[in-house]
Amino acid sequence: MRPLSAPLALRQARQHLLEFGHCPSGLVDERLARSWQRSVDEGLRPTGRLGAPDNLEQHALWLLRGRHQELLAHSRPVMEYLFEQVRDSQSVVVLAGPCGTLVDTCGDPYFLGKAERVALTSGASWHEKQRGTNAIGTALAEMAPVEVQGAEHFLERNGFLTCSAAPILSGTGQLLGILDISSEHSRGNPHTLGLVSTAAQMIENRLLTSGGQRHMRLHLHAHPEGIGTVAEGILLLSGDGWVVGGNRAALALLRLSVAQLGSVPLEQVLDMRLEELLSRHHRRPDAPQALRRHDGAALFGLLVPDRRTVRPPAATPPAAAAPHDALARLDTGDARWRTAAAKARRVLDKPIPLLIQGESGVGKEWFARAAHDSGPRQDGPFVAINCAAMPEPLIESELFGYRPGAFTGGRREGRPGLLREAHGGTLFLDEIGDMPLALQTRLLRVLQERQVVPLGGGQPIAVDFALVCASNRALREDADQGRFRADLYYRINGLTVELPPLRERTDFEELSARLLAQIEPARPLRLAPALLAALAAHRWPGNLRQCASVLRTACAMLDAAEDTLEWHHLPDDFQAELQKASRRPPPAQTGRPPQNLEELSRSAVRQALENCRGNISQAARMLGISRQTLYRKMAQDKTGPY
Ligand SMILES: Nc1ncnc2c1ncn2[C@@H]1O[C@H](COP(=O)(O)OP(=O)(O)OP(=O)(O)O)[C@@H](O)[C@H]1O
Repeated sequence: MRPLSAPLALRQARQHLLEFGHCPSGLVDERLARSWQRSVDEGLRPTGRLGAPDNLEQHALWLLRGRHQELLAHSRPVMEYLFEQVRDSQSVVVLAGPCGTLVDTCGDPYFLGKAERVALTSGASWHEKQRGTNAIGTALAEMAPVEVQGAEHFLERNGFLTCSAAPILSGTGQLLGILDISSEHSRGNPHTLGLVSTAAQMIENRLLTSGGQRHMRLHLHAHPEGIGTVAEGILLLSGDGWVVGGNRAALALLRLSVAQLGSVPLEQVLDMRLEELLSRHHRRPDAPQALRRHDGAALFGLLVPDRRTVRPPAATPPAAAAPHDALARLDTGDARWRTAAAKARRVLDKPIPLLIQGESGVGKEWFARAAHDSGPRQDGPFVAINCAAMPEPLIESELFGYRPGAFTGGRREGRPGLLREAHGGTLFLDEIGDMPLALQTRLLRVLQERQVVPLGGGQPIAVDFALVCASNRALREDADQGRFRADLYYRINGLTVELPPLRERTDFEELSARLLAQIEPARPLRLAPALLAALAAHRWPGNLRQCASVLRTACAMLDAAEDTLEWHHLPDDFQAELQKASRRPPPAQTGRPPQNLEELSRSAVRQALENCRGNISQAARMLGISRQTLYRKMAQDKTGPY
């Protein structure tokens, strides 16, 4: 936190704060004063003991890391690079999620041990509410790079640290995480804050240019040589020429604010329309173009169009041979699922809306996304809206957008709305059955007329998107009983596909193997046959979502040397659920011949599995029964030796 607070001023300010409850002005940096004030207002005491350790449990941390997977993947190489720069200074490089909880650390093992004693370890929260003034929590509160040195930390126990942290923002200004370097106070270096800020920028740029980003990009700099460096501006443009995102450098170069993103067409910031930019790009794709800002300032820009924009209009249609598309990659062999995918494939290049029905957690959203990635609009945006999760007053403005000043509390510049953001791609309306009736009427009009009128009026704007809806309710019944507009039901139901619940799928073995590979891509894992059988026979009320979550927890329980998931790796409550579901008879005793038909059958199953080394399909063939029947039999005998 600059300017550096003199020790005496610091002591005086802190004493005053603790005695009178507020920080005197002029003694310390304003950000520090604000942060100390917040810490006091939270009821924290500088010398007080922290409450019980509040680190996330392993499962919750696992889930959190899963949610921030993309950020983690792009941050890790940068963190390792950063650590190389500070290797000799007893430091740890830390990544926190947007709530201040640490999700990754990289550092000097000796200092890591020391840092762990003050909870600089994955799963711990460094939000100011928990730990008072500290670089991570304060950068989060101030949304700006921050350095906190020694005694500037609110809690005295953290006074041996000097920490520098910078926020990592998305292309639309959302906080994605905080990058931090923490060192022993005595080893602090005046350049660390600059280093962390640059590294945070590198991560932001990686995220903007990674494969997940579907917009056109305009890379900008005041000099052509600056394009491609960490200092370049990156602007995201929608297919119809609106500025929809950008890094901080781009916003600064073009004098735009985050609030303007999504509501400014390109020609309002540069002296050129998108069409001209594109045609120049086609002539010289790799050469930066000379541009002018509206005030006349010179800039250079290199356009990176999405494939959709550069593809010639009459592109050759995808081969009709055996599908190798995104839907095929999700296919693990269940016949009903495969039929649903095959049907969906037939309408992907036609203006026929797809309605996906199925219980909660069967994978409707994944199916929808894969359908989008398998169709001709795969390079356009996939905009998913959960109609049940969005507060009713927000749905309308979020969907349809609004004009500047359309309502109090809206953004001054207005907003294009999600329907327009889906232009050129796919609009996925999840839980459409929960959309309020009044909005159903407006949506129906958009679907009929293929144009949107933003709130507050103005010219209708043409939109073109593929429509995919999903619901776990019987929509037909809702329509019959007036809970859902019948005309909207017929409009969205061009083709209905029903995804089977997990308990009715016949591909549990392959599906669970796929889930394990997704959870631990670098580590070949398997389920012990008895456990596999029990899981395959389970009813799975939460379907694939529940199964993925159980396996994720079980994987977290594995030791590094283990590669097989067993009963004891399962969460306790789920073990109890399984036990209850399958009240199994006592296992057959070994060493004596089978005494009755049931024991005979059990012993045949064990023998077949042993002979086939646990391969379910082979064993089922050998026994002449279906795999489902074999799973059921195995589940009844899950303590068996296989
Ligand atoms: N084909 C698949 N392969 C592997 N995992 C999958 C697949 N489909 C879904 N999943 C897993 O199941 C979870 C739930 O999927 P998804 O969100 O698509 O379900 P849903 O049916 O849309 O749920 P809801 O009705 O509650 O919105 C995913 O997060 C993922 O872990």
